[in-house]
Amino acid sequence: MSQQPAIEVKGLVKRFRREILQGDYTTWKTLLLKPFSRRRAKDFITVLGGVDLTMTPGKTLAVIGQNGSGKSTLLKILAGIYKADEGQVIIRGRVSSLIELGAGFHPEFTGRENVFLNGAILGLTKKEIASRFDEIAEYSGLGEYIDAPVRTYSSGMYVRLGFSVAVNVDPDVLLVDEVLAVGDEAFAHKCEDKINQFRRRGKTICLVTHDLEAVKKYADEVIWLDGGRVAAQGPPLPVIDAYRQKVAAAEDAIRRAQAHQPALILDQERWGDGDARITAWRILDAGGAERAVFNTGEAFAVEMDYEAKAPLPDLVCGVGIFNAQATLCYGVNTRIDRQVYQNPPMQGTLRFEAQRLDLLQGTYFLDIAIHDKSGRDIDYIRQAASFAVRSSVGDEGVFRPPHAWSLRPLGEAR
Ligand SMILES: Nc1ncnc2c1ncn2[C@@H]1O[C@H](COP(=O)(O)OP(=O)(O)OP(=O)(O)O)[C@@H](O)[C@H]1O
Repeated sequence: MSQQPAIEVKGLVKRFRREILQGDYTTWKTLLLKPFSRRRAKDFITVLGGVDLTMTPGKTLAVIGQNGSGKSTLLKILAGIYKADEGQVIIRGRVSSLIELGAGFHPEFTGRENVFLNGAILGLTKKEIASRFDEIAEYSGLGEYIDAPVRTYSSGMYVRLGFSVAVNVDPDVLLVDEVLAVGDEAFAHKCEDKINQFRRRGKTICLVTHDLEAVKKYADEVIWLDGGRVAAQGPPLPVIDAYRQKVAAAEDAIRRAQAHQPALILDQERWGDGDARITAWRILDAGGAERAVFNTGEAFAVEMDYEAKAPLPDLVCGVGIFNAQATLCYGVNTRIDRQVYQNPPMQGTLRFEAQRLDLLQGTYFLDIAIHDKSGRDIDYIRQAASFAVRSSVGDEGVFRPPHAWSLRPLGEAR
C-alpha cells in the first residue's frame, strides 16, 4: 500500500478583512454610519483562492511566489495559526513550525518556563519536554539566560530559543518560513545544518522562501503561488524557470512604462550641434519586440530614428552601456567598426545589433549618439534608456565570456 500524504490540502480559501480606509470613509456621515452598516463582500480580500496540495512524507516542498501571493498565510494555516474559511487540511503527524519564532512566548516567564509552555503547545508531555530540555537549552546557546524572563532577551536570543524548541521536539513535519534569512550568519548555518539533518532523517519539510538558490538546493518539489492560486507545481527547475519568466515579464512591463522618452531627457543629459536629432529610440529583442529585461546571453538590438536639418556629408553612430556604478561596460561606434555612412538619408533608422548580450545580472544604462567622422557630436543622449539583465547563474563581475572547464592528467596533451 502506498504511503499516505503527510499533508493534504483541498480547496483552501482564506479571506482577510481589508484594513485600509476605502473611498467611502471620506465623509463624516459615512464614518458615523459605518459602524451600523453591514460588512459587504468587498470588505474582504481573498488571499488564498482555492489551493490544493499534497505533501509526500520525507520530501521537501518549497512554496515560492511574489510578495503578497499568500505563501505565509498558507504556512500559517498548516501550522494551525490561522483558520481557513473554506476547504480541508489533513495533517498526519506532529507539526512544528519555524514561523514567527518565539511568537508564543510569554514575556514574564523565563526561557526555561517558556520551553515547557511551548513544548506543551506543540503536543509534548511534561516528561517528554523534561527529557529534551538540556538539548534545547544547549542548542539555543543562551547559557544562564535560560533562567531570565524572556522580556529581557534581545531579538536574536528570542529567535534562537524559538528555533531550538521548534527543531528539538522531534516533529514529523517541519514548516519553515524564511528563517534562513533571520539572525546572524552563524545562526543561518545552524538552521541549514538542522534542515539538512531533518531531510536525512526522512522528515517532511515545507519551506517558504524568496531564495531560489536555497529552493534548488533543498526542494524535491516546488509550488508557485500567484495571487493566492497555484500557478505551477512540479520539480524545482521548470517551476522556478516559469516563475522567473513571469517576474521578468512583469518587471519588463514596468521598466518599459518608465523608459526615458525624448521629451523627458534633461538638457544636461543631451548635447550636440543639432545638425540632426535622434527623434526616437528603442531596445529590441531577437524577435523585434521592445524589451527592458534580458537574460544573459540573449540577442539585443538598439534602434535610433534620426532627422537631419540639412544634408550630412557623413554619419557615425555609437552606443555605450554603463552599469549602475557608472562604469562603461561596453562602448562602440560605427567608425571603430570601420563603417561611416556617406551622404545618409535626411531621415533614417540606425540599428546596433549584438548577437549575444553577455553582461551579468544588474541594471544598465544606455548612451546613444550620432557624430560626424571627425568626432564632432551631432546629438549625444546620456542614459537614453535603462535595461536589466537577469541571470540564473551565480557568476560574478560584469560580463560572462562563453567558456568551458576541463581537467586532464598532468602532462597529457589537450
Ligand atoms: N492578518 C492579516 N490581516 C489582513 N491581511 C493580511 C493578514 N495577513 C496577511 N494579509 C494579506 O494577505 C496577503 C498575503 O500575505 P502573505 O503574508 O501570505 O503573502 P506572502 O506571499 O507570504 O508575502 P511575502 O513574500 O511578502 O512574505 C497580503 O496582501 C497581506 O497584506
